[in-house]
Amino acid sequence: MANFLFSNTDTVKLAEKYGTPLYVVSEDIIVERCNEIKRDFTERHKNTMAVYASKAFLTKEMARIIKREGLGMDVVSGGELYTAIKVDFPMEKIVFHGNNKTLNEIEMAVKHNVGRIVVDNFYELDLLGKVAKKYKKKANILFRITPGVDSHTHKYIRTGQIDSKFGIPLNENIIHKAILKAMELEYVELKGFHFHIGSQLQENETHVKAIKIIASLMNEVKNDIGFITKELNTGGGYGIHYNGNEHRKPLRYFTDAIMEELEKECEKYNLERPKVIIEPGRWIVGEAGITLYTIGSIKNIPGIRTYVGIDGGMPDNPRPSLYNAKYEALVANKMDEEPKNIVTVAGKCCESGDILIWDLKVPYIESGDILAVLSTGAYNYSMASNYNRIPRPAVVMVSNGKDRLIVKRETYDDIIKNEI
Ligand SMILES: Cc1ncc(COP(=O)(O)O)c(C=O)c1O
Ligand SMILES: N[C@@H](CCCC[NH3+])C(=O)O
Repeated sequence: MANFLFSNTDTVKLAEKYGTPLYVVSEDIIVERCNEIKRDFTERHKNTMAVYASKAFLTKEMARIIKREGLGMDVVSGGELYTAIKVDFPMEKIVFHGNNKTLNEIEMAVKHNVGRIVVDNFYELDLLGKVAKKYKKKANILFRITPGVDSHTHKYIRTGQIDSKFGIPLNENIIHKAILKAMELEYVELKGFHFHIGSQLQENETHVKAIKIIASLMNEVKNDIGFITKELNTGGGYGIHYNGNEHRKPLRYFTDAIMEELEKECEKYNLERPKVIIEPGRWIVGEAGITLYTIGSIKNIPGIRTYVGIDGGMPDNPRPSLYNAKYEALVANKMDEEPKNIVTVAGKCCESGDILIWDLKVPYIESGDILAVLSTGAYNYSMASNYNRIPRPAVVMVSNGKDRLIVKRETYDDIIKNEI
């Protein structure tokens, strides 16, 4: 019987060894993506930097891999920053985001000298000015700008439109005021701008539109108030393959378009091209992860549907119920059997909406079979919950036939450990 191999590792044996549900992450794929980024972006264009958006998937081991591969890291909370600190991640390569950073988080970032703080609003600029002064530490910042472009993606993961909770709106008066305020702050240095327009994007056109808009802003603030943009962080958002009509494009599909447009616009306005930063998350880790489940109950409603119950669901992967996300999956222990039946893969939560895959073509399926859901590397482990008091699965890293545990499976005692 043929089993599904992932990074040359037998997934059925992994399920036996570590139990299910189980997140399996391929170090080989992560390294392959990092190499593509270095070859096709940071080494191809001078004055650039690539940072991994750690909200997609972060553990200490992941931070160590990103550190070893030489990328920087985008963090969006004290918890993500703490993880980076714990593995001695070079703080100058950290970009700290967030639309409502707390005082504690700002203090943590300033004290640890993080490379860039992306300031989202006036409240934060004020707070940061005070904190940096208190500790007599210089904070290098970028302003997050909402460029007013609409990306074609699920509305919950669209962030570029003017009506967004993120960033400073593209309004001349507001931006001028923010720049002048930053210039007054003794311990704050404004380096430039940032935009992030959405996630799981299939086309590069929204990035190109945003570049045009930001270049025009760069020109305007240079002429009006003498501010020179030294850095431009263009965010992430590059899509991956989940099912039939969604694909991962080569990095250059996005980055060449960004660089070409920026060079062109800078030439037009006679501006020096700023340092360009990219922040992919999903593109690096999404296809590097799979989740293994054991099939339990099988319920056939004659003439209507067959529900196949798995030992996980929305607590380990909330994306289908949140975004109506679609996934592909395989029966890992029956790779040589032809898929011929359509089933619905149901999670074990007390929610009718906890359906992982509505229509999946599978071979003859039995209780005890192992289901491998693909492309679960991004925004699964990082968004997992303990809903219904279900412990979070373990995470195993695989690389060329070898496996190692990087996160232990939670226990029931872990679930109640903070309860008084
Ligand atoms: C500021 C910022 N940068 C980078 C990312 C990474 O996004 P993605 O995983 O889609 O590449 C996000 C999340 O969408 C983000 O909000
Ligand atoms: N969590 C979202 C992406 C959000 C991106 C964060 N800015 C997803 O799973 O698609």
